[in-house]
Amino acid sequence: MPEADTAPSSGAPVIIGGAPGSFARKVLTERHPALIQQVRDAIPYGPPESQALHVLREEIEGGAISPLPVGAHGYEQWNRWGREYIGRSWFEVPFLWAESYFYRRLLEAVGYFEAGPWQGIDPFGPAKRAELRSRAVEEELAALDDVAGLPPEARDLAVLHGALWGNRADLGFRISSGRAAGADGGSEGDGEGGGEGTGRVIVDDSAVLWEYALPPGAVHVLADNAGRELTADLVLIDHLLHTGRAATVVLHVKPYPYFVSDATTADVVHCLRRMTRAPGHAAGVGARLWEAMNSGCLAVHTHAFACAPLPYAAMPGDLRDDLARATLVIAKGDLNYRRLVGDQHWPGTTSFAELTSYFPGDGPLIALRTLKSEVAVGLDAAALDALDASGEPWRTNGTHAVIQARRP
Ligand SMILES: O=P(O)(O)OC[C@H]1O[C@](O)(CO)[C@@H](O)[C@@H]1O
Repeated sequence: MPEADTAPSSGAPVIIGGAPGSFARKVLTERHPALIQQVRDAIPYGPPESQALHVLREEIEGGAISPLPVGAHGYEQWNRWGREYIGRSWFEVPFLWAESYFYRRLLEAVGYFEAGPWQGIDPFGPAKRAELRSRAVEEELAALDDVAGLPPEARDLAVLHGALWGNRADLGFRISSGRAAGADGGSEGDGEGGGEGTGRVIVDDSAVLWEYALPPGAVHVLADNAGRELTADLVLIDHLLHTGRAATVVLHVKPYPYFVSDATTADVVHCLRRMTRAPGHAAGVGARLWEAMNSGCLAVHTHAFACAPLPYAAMPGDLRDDLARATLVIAKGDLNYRRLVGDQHWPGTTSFAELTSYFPGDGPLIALRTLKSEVAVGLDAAALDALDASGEPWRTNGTHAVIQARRP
């Protein structure tokens, strides 16, 4: 089945980038310019790349959306996806499309796809690597010594919550929440697996995960961020393999840099090297994962659709077939969540299971996500009222999380 060209969007209004006072507008007007600056500060690009970044910044701050240059990587596909949006203002198009296209344009500006000196150089690489060297990662790896000694149920909980709250370690999120990316370490500790401040799980379907994570499982993980989050995800993957819950794991990563810190194959390698060189138990976990990659028990998959500005409902047939082989799918992070349910203003009580009923496979689909954008579904009415009454920006400030399941 070929992928759909545009987002199927029935049911609720699509989130538009520029709605005055909205979270989305803040991302477009504050986070994206700050990201361009971060990239310029991190890498000494030459005049063509610096000038292209300058032009992109001017465009996103008030200009009309330009097409990719003719012949650019994915030119035809992006033109198709953007045929209703190119030429318009960044503030009047769907937020998911605008963010996604911004990252594609940023890679264009820095010559990522073009034959030449900057080809394949990840503009977010310095920030990702700084995070891997951070005190926070060092402490989280050291904490594996204690996790190893826990009784089985507590160990299950620790690795699951590590992966869940690891999602808060997203370098884009840190830019807008005013925290330095990576270098400071930044872990104040919340007893929930490494995040800033305290966090609260507002939907907890983790029992579904443990119910269906059974031998000989074929688990697929849709990865999110590199560095700290990926380290925690790899610990969870090792745990599933090592305890026999999974015979194989497929880790789906991005084929190229995307959404600041999203994991690519290179990031998996950096993470595994970091783990194998750590003291204590972490090195053993890293070595097991390394061996699992060698033996094929842990495989890394990439698909172009991972960087498409579309919901998973529009996924192409080959990806659908791949995911249909899973006995359990774990989707990490905020962006994957938006793409799973559709980036729309759903009432918070809309059923997660119904919105994701199209997702392939006979096993459960489990979203592990800290909330960093406006979409939230599957909440009970009383909980939703209480959250709204709290006056907190609970949908976007990263202090709330869900472990949300669609049962088979
Ligand atoms: O890394 P994650 O968890 O997918 O979060 C990415 C999120 O960050 C944002 O770019 C800004 O919060 C969201 O729009 C996006 O969904």
